[in-house]
Amino acid sequence: MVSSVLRDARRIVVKVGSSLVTNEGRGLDETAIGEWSRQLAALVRGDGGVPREVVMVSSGAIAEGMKRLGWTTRPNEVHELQAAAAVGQMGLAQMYETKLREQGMGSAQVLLTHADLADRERYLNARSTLLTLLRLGVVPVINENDTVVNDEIKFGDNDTLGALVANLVEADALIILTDQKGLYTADPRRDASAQFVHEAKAGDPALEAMAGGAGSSIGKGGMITKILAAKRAAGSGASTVIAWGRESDVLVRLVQGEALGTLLVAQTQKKQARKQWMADHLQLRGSVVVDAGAAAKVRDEGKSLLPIGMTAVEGDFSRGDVIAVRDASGTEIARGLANYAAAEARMLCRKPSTEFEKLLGYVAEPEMVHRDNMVLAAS
Ligand SMILES: Nc1ncnc2c1ncn2[C@@H]1O[C@H](COP(=O)(O)OP(=O)(O)O)[C@@H](O)[C@H]1O
Ligand SMILES: N[C@@H](CCC(=O)OP(=O)(O)O)C(=O)O
Repeated sequence: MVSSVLRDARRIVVKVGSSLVTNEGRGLDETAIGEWSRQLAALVRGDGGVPREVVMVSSGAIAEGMKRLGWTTRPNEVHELQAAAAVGQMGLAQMYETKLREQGMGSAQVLLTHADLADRERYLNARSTLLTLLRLGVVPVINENDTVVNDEIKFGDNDTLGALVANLVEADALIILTDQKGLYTADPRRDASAQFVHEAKAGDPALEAMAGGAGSSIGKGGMITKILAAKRAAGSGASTVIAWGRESDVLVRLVQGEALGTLLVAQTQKKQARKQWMADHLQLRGSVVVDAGAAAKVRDEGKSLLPIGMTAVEGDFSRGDVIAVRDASGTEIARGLANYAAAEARMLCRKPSTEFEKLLGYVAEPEMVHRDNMVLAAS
């Protein structure tokens, strides 16, 4: 069976869980990480098809740290878990760096918390960094920044982080690699009669009833966090596949369109989803008024808004806040995320990007609102 969802995906987030990465806690699985790295490189190069952009979200820091510290049982104390994560993350990053470099690929370590992505300025910063890395052909390898969080480390759930990253970079697909072939109607470790689920709608409440908690002592989230991650990823239009991480050539075969694992299909188109997200979640903090030339570029050509076309700034907003873009008559033509705070934007009105550094002392982006972060008003 061939599925077009993964075959057509250009930007993909791949998430691997602790039990796979560390061979159920025995230590970093060099062979497995080497295998995924080989496949990631093939995807980025576009071997036998089109080049893809890939982001890796990898767990395993705590499990590896415990091994390095000689701990055989998982500590209950949060700060000990955090210490283990800090120790293990060194090995994790080093292993991905080595294996990706062997494939001729650059890699980058990115540590994030859920709170980083809830804060709009940090959200924009993380997004710009990741998109820049992708443009450079480097594979970002992401994990939770366990040192600075409490709640998340107790639950140890990188499935949610994978979905948040898929939302952040507007991925077309999220691939969750785990120690099962995919989703069954019940936990196959506990119920021998469980049936395999090939495809379903992401967000279907019936799936939540099928999914249980983690199967091993190493994995923490279990299937329920994967189902909820698929629902969250679908919010920005990304479909999810849950597949077995040790299946040979799993990533390569998935992007060739082979129906491996469980496909949870997003019900909303990416563009529609983004529009919805802007409409639902974001409060308008201010606006910029633009001249006729800029209004035409934004409204008719779908271009980003450059400060040179701005004539006035209204309200008091910060970088990452949602602002309206208005034409000279005050009509809203679009809304989107501001790259500069109101005070800075006032200084940038009518100025070319070559002058930003002189005026502000730094340059965030050449655009005031990037078209990827903008939704046009219905005309
Ligand atoms: N309906 C289900 N289908 C498949 N696996 C399930 C289901 N319910 C619970 N599980 C359990 O979830 C486990 C995978 O989650 P987890 O151990 O957290 O892995 P990871 O470290 O990959 O995130 C499986 O090994 C399995 O025992
Ligand atoms: N961020 C931590 C915990 C993440 C975690 O356990 O997630 P997962 O194994 O994907 O359910 C780590 O790297 O160990």
